[in-house]
Amino acid sequence: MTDDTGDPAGSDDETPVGQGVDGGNGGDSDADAAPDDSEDAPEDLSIDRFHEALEAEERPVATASEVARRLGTTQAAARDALGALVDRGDVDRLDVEADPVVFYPRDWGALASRERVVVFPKRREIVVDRPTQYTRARLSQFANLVDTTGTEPGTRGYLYRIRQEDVWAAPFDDADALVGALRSVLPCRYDHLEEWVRDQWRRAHRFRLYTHADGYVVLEAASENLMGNVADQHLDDDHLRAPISDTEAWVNEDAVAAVKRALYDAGYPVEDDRDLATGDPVDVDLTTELRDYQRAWVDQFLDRKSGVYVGPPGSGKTVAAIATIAAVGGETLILVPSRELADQWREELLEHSTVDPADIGLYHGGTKEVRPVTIATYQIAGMDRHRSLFDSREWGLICFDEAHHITAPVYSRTAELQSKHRLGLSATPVSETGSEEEIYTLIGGPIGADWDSLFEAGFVQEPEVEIRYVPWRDELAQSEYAAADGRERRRVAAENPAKIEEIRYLLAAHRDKKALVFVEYLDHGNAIADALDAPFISGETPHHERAELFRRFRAEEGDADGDNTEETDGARDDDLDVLVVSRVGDEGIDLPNAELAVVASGLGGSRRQGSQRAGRTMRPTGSALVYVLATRGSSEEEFAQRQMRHLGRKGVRVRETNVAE
Ligand SMILES: Nc1ncnc2c1ncn2[C@@H]1O[C@H](COP(=O)(O)OP(=O)(O)OP(=O)(O)O)[C@@H](O)[C@H]1O
Repeated sequence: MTDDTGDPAGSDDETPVGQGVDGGNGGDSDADAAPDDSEDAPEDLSIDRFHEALEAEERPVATASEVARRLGTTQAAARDALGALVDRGDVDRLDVEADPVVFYPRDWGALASRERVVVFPKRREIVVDRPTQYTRARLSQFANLVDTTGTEPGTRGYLYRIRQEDVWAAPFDDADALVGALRSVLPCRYDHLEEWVRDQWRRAHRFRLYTHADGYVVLEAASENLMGNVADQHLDDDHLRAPISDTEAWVNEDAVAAVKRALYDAGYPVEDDRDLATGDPVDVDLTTELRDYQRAWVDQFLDRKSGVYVGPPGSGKTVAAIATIAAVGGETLILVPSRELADQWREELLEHSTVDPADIGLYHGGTKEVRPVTIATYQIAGMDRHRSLFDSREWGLICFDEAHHITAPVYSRTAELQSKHRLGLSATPVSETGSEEEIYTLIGGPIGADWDSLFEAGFVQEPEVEIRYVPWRDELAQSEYAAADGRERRRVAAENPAKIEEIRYLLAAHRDKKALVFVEYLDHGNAIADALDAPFISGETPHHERAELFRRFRAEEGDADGDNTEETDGARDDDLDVLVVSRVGDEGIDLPNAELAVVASGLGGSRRQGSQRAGRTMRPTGSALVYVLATRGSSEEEFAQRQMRHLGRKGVRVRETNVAE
């Protein structure tokens, strides 16, 4: 059995192999390459010295006289030395029409125009500079994007890692097709890596659940040995009722989820080929045309009968889910984290399908309707009193919106719902609570996790995220921070009064944009709302008031016909351009016209929140900007960086700026 817990950091004795040359940027010789008197024999010119000379010139190319000046030698000697480097293959020369020949390191030539793929086979890591869209789409099928470096689009390096679960979930028909895809992006063949990939692939196809002609569930192992040594070791009488043959066993209907989880943990994800209930029929047809990638998601789901659509906010998961409801054609239970989202789901269902409004039921604190398509909150669904929700109808599909929000009681119900089609939606595959395995074993594997290609296809605007480090307003505030500790300390940093000035500045700089200002603390929210003369939505704001404020924020400016730019002083509609929002506004509220988000406090939160907040503005309309304010010299700096690194891994561009004192 291949153990796969290897921490890549451990194996750094490995040298990269690839088609690019590592740009040696020296660093150990003279710090500055200004002319000096050292009588370096020019023929000793090393590629590192040449790099230093270029750096000193602040240009990517240099003439022989410039190099000579930097090295303190004659032009002829420099030319000879450069000639030697050209002969060695380190440097290229370009004859520019009007005289001087320029020189540049050879690997830069490749770097400037082509992607460069460097593979660390033992760590199973792949670093790609300037990847093409093809490479990114390919890699996203079997590797995990761990990090992106560089802040400008042209200089981005992408770090991918192939984890076992990536291979398990790779969307290919067989191992040859997967290895073919791997070879199509790597510069050469890596036998060990391919072997490991094949081994992982095999593991994911060793156990299968299927429905016997007589209706019961069977676990089938690829060999007697696996049944005897793996299944029997990890499963017990609660899981399996009786053996059927050396490679097959009769599974306890209630234990389907537990069997999948136990074997997943043992490193053998189970293929689920059972016939699933389609439930009582419901009449829903899609009225919106799907985009290609949405159709691919739905097809993949229908093929697997379960799975999680993973895409950035605004990428059309809800619409793809409605298409899935229509395709499965059975009564559907939709679970969502909040009442606002329940209302929003209802509207989207009506907008994108032919569903009869009378067939949609809402089930939450306010109303308790169970209809052919029922939308309930996780909170209610998790309560014992409302257990009947799950079996009061023959559901064919259970849809988990914001799947990372599923609560423990709902998880345990989900384990009982293994006979239904199960669809999750998530903008955040990374879970801090370690529930990734749960999501994938109880609901299903990820479908469509490639964010970059969505950004590039233009369906989701790539936000520019900027962390702005704000200084303390005065020494008093700073010493208050130094004297406080724990939570109080965090609060003092969060409420740094200088942030209010910064928010004013940012809003003024983007006067034409609809803006959301996020805060963590009520006092802070009130202070900012007062200063900006904007409404503040917190947990204390009644539902109807919230809905009204969101409506006004969504309203288009000056709704009348056309571009009447005339000032009508005071006669403007009641639409809002700025909303201050506490944590309640954090979750999937549909504010598609938010073009600017300022995260004023709340940097102690989870990575999830970081991406949700950026997600708020990742909508297909307008240009989206996210500013995160962090008090300089406080723990917020680190939090901000950590959250944004998470976004960086998702391919989102992050910039950092110091606000002047
Ligand atoms: N195929 C499509 N054609 C036209 N519009 C679409 C399509 N798919 C989605 N949209 C629109 O794009 C917007 C975002 O879609 P949707 O709400 O499905 O995204 P989402 O991924 O569920 O977002 P969130 O994660 O915030 O819930 C909506 O206004 C929706 O109407």
